[in-house]
Amino acid sequence: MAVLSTLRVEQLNKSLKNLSASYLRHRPLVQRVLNISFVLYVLGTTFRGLSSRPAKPSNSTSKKGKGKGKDDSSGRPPRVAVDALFYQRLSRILRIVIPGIKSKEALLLVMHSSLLILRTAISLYVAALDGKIVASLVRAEPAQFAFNILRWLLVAIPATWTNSWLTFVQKKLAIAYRTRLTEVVLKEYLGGDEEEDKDRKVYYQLSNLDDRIKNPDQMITHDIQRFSTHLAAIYSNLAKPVLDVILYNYQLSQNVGAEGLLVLTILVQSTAALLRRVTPPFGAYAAMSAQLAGALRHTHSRLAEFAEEIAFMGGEETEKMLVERDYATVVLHERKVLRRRWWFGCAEEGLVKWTWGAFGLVLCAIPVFFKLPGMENVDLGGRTEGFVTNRRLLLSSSDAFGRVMYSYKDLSELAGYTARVSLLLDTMEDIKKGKFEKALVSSASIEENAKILQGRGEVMFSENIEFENVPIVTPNGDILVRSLNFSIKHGQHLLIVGPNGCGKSSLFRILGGLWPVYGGIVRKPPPSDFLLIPQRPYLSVGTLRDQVIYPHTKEDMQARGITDVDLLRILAAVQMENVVDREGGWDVTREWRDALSGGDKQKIAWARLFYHNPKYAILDEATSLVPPDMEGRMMDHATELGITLLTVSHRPSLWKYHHMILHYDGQGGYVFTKLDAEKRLALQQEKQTLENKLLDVPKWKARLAELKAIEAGLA
Ligand SMILES: Nc1ncnc2c1ncn2[C@@H]1O[C@H](COP(=O)(O)OP(=O)(O)OP(=O)(O)O)[C@@H](O)[C@H]1O
Repeated sequence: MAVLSTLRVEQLNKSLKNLSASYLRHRPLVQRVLNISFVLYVLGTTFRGLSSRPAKPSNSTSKKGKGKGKDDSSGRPPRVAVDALFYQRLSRILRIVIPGIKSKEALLLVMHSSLLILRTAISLYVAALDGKIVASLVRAEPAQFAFNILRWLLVAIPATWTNSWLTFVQKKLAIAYRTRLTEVVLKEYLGGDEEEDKDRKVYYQLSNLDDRIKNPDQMITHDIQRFSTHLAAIYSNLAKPVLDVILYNYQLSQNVGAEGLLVLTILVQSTAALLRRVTPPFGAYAAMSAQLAGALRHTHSRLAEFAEEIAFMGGEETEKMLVERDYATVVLHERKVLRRRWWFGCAEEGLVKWTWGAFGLVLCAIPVFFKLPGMENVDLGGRTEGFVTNRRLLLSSSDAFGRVMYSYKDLSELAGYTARVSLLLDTMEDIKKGKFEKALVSSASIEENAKILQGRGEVMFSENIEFENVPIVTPNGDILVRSLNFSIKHGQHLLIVGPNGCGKSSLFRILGGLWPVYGGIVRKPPPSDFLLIPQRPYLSVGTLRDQVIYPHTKEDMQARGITDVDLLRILAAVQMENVVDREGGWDVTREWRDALSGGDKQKIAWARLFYHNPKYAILDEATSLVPPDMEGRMMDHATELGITLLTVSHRPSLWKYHHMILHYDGQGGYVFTKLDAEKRLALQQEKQTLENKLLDVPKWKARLAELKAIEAGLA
């Protein structure tokens, strides 16, 4: 029995020896397989880690928002996660910011990549040199030590040069991305150079006809800038660490054996997976931060814009409450993010720096305690050199791996900004196609109204204006007039009257191409043939001349053969020629909104009308602040210039300048007829006289009762 068991042990020993001998024989192959598997594994896990993060329920919006990245009804930011949708959005934006392989951005990326590789190569060299320096110290070789220090100083030159260049190129990339994106967005937002772009008013429709974007100004300035900075950084935060992990670990496996590395990788990856599971949704937080900051800025800009009105009404308390409410929301969110960042930072550092550090030290000790096959016996100096080099490689590698982990956080934030930029691009694209999303009034769901809202009318070009069965519908689906029919010829001035909110200005918005036509046929000249003078005219940033010729430039004006003397004549037509001397000449720049009175602003707007001399003028209470004699003079001058007037005004004094009248009743009905000003005025006067008389009736009745009482007393 004992002999049998001894035989078995011997057999086992023999087969173990054979196995070990065969392993040693094939070890170089095993090492190679392990190294290749490691590279594939790093690339694979990085790719998987970055590409398949499911959205947490708290980050995702309603089904309605799915795929498009819209705000949902609760006002939460668009769905944000590092998922397929993010990559889809990102690849679309990448095509904008890197338009081709020969573009400046592609060149900068190549430069950036080369510098990143150079930096890793330098780090590898420094790791080996560090080991050599310590070894020469341990061996007490002063000449060798001095020589190594010289090499150290020499390598510092390309090392510092590379780092500065990396920062420089990365910042340049961020600016280049931002410029590309801003160009594209502005082209969509304010129109491009092509003729078809000219009549698109995306900037108007974005804020008036659509609810998706509350503050486009913030998106175009702040969010695009943040996106570009993150995108430029993500490349070095991701590509470089991945490359580093591969190169450092390859070098390490040469020094300590691929087997140890395999064990280390398993430990690191399993703990990293654990950390990933508990990572808070930083992308959604970034998107929410941007949205809340935008809302706060919007409240402040409203306060600045309406400062005078608020000051007169003493609305400071209310405004303060609004600002404080928005600020509190921002702070609440930032505090929540800060708390989550705090504990996540602790967990991250504890794991990445300390736990993985301990694993690494054990790995570095392997060649010290065990003789690895194929490795020569080394002295104390050699062992120290190996340990120092391996430790440096390991530190660099764990730092690189840590950065791959951190880059997930960066990537989440990038996903947040990508969602914001995509939302802007998507919404503008929809608007160009005439697709709007706006909360509708309840009456919009009534079957008959819904049918009108789904329809689209035709717009045809004509010198005259004709509306054929055109409904007037507000952007939130309120139907003001079901079917409007009227026509005027060029030269026939039209007066539009009716109660407040009946749709007088809305008609102009359709004429100007700002609102969609939901049905029927609109025949009209192009928007460039119309010029609008509202009650509070717009005054631009620029010189006094710019106010009169807006939106022309001085060069446009000169190209039309118009001089400052002609402009002065135009100003004389509105009795404003003194303003040039008063303000200090044509080239003086002021905040004209504050420098001119309400009436002067209206007169400048009329001067602008005379300068441009369009086919049609839309006058929306445009003379409400000027004296009646001036009003008549301006109307006459416009008629002399051949401008057809489309006027909204409550002043009967203006009737005599118009040929036709469109009278809304405020209940969805209207009358379109010839305007006989004299007859209308006579009727108006008679009506007024009767109304005045009716006011006296109660007094007469009381007197009659008094007289009757006196009479009864006398009897
Ligand atoms: N951007 C918008 N989004 C939603 N509704 C709008 C928008 N602009 C105007 N409206 C609505 O359309 C309706 C008609 O407005 P419109 O400006 O045409 O009135 P109006 O007849 O000119 O009145 P007023 O004499 O008071 O200026 C109003 O109820 C207004 O609230």
